[in-house]
Amino acid sequence: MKHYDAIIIGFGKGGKTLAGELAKRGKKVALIEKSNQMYGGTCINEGCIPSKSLIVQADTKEYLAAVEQKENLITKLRQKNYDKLAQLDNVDIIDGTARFVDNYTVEIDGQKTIFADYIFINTGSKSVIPSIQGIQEAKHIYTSATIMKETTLPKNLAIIGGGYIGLELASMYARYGSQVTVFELNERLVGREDEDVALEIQHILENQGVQFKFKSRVQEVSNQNEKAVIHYSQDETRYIDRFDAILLATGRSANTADLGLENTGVQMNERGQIIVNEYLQTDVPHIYAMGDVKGGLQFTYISLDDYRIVKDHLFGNKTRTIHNRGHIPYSVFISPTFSRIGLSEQEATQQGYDVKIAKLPTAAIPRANVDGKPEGILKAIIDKKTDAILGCVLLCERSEEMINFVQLAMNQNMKYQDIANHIFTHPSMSEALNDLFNI
Ligand SMILES: Cc1cc2nc3c(=O)[nH]c(=O)nc-3n(C[C@H](O)[C@H](O)[C@H](O)COP(=O)(O)OP(=O)(O)OC[C@H]3O[C@@H](n4cnc5c(N)ncnc54)[C@H](O)[C@@H]3O)c2cc1C
Ligand SMILES: NC(=O)c1ccc[n+]([C@@H]2O[C@H](COP(=O)([O-])OP(=O)(O)OC[C@H]3O[C@@H](n4cnc5c(N)ncnc54)[C@H](O)[C@@H]3O)[C@@H](O)[C@H]2O)c1
Repeated sequence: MKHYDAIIIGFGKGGKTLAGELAKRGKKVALIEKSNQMYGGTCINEGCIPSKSLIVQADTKEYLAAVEQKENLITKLRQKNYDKLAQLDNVDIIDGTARFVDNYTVEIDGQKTIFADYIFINTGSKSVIPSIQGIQEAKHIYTSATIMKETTLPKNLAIIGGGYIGLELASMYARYGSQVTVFELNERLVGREDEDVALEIQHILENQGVQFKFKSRVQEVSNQNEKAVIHYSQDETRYIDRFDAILLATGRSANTADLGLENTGVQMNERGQIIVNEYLQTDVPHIYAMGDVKGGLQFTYISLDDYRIVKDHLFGNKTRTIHNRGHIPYSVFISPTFSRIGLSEQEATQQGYDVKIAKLPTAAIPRANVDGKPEGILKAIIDKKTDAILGCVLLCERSEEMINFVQLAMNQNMKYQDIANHIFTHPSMSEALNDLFNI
């Protein structure tokens, strides 16, 4: 049985970065990945990169050409990710599904067994398949991973779930020309955002042709003449609609089922996510978990920051933890992009802050007009007592870049006046922050 200094299970962002770091420090590393189509992990092969590639091409390309370009891109990136680690003498990339035998030993595809002093679980997450009658047998049912591989644009697309994935793909498919209907259990979109923001997002997507069915519960899916049929209820009334394809976007669950964790001391919560302490150690101190598999925020940059925490815990002064990451923004790549950081107005009020609210329509930004993209709003939540920035929402083109500036300001404890008086280039989208914070 071969011994390694470290075994990393899963080729995700945190794990692959850690593999390179450990190898650089002279450690012998085994990186186990269950699919040779997943080198580089979800982000590169099934998540961020393919979705953003299709999204940015939506206004300029036919669907098939865009899918081909996306496939070329991810094939290139997958190979690059593989080569980067495979070329290192200290790293063995092992193809196969890893399963724990005990706290130190891992079996690959039930055949090869290896052991290590440290083990890092970075197995990510997968689409939840909701318990809807017929869902396992019906045809034309997709997850985000499978639908983006299809070369034919669905003329009529149903999306079950109006969260991040649902909205990004609704906006994208609508812009390629699909007739998109989103079925959402809740009475409105993005429940954790303020109502004015959620309504603005809804309005923008409706203008792109997306239809929403709120408070709708899908009870059954079936097939009829090559169509996928959705049986759903709204306010006790039952309806039936037919589509070319149904996309399931009802959340993602941790990939822990086939890890054999019952053979270890690693504990999971009721949602099957691995329980970790602030340094990402599981209940077995030499086994760590990084990225989506431990629950919490599911973003590539969180998995990367998990790597930084683990590195600091192993080789640094152990000051980085999951509690001192600073404010974490996120962006949803509808068109225009929706970005958010910190507290919403509602959350700030519930937490007892006396708030000042600043709002600016995107149409007031010179650059947005130059670009012909005037839809959206910007909103800032300020603490009246301290002038601190509590939160910010940017619903405008390039907000995925702008929000990082607001993040830096918040992490540096700047006052809102610092942004109001900052010199930005012109004509840029960022200069809108001068006006937004000029209250
Ligand atoms: C459609 C979509 C769009 C997204 N867009 C964004 C975005 O724009 N920005 C953003 O930050 N995040 C986005 N995300 C989320 C992001 O992709 C994830 O948060 C991130 O990839 C999680 O990385 P990870 O390190 O946890 O592991 P992953 O990248 O998920 O890697 C886990 C790897 O482990 C392998 N594996 C699983 N079980 C085993 C096993 N037993 N043995 C061996 N290997 C195993 C898997 O095959 C996989 O390759 C998106 C996700 C989706 C689905
Ligand atoms: N831009 C980004 O960074 C980005 C993009 C896409 C995904 N992601 C990551 O992927 C994760 C998963 O995304 P997601 O959209 O699948 O999950 P989500 O949790 O964001 O949204 C799921 C939605 O489905 C609804 N829902 C659940 N069950 C339902 C049912 N049976 N019928 C109808 N509606 C139902 C929920 O009310 C919710 O609105 C996100 O949390 C995010 O971290 C990130």
